[in-house]
Amino acid sequence: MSQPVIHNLETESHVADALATYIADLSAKFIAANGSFSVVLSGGTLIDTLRKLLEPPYIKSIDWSKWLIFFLDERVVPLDHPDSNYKLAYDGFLSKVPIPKSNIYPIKENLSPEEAADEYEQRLKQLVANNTLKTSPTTGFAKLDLMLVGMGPDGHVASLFCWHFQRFEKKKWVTFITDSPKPPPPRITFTFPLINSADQIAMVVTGEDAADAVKVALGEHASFGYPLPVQKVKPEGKLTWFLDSEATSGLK
Ligand SMILES: O=C(O)[C@H](O)[C@@H](O)[C@H](O)[C@H](O)COP(=O)(O)O
Repeated sequence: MSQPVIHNLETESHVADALATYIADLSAKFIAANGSFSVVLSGGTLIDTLRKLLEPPYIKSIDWSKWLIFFLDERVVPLDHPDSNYKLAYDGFLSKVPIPKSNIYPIKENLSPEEAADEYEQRLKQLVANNTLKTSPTTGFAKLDLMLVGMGPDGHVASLFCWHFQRFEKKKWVTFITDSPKPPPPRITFTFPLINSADQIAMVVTGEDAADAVKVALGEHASFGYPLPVQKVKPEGKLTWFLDSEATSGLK
């Protein structure tokens, strides 16, 4: 992994602006190179932070028809349930851009968490097999173009939490958790080997709730002690942080 790029921005609105420019540039670059752009969404505040993409110039300049959308983690609830990350993303972003419905990959409904994770992993493997997605030559896992990753106040990313074994998974691409400390408890999640096979990862972290974990991850003692899940985000491609001044308040 190359050195992470860290954008220290003033407000959440500056983060939203910088993130929109970064995503639009990557979209143009990946579509020119491969004819598609695979994007992985987190839940949480990230979806609202994508709002500037819904405005000019991006809404018109991006070739939305080439986007493929995946979910970094998902709550195992129906897709129209208020807890669903798909619903959050659909209502706040996906319904407002012309991405073909067939390019959006929500989890399958009415499965157990374990079945839903296995099914999602199989679908990713099929997309690799038919060359819709690339493979990392180093890890053999799918190589998604861009993962947009949020972080919880405890330093979790996706549904990979501090004291839960899923963070150590080495073989599976997608796993499940039935006792997530952040409700709701049943979820599926990308694993670290899949996350870290990404070409580009944006860590999008705003608000003072994140300050303690940002201090641990990016402060002078970052290499001491037991790493938070966010410290395991080390893509073979490039990692770019987007932070506002509240999130970095512990570093000053
Ligand atoms: O299912 C979820 O809730 C998420 O995907 C989760 O990993 C989220 O990204 C972080 O908890 C940050 O959430 P906030 O941005 O709301 O702090």
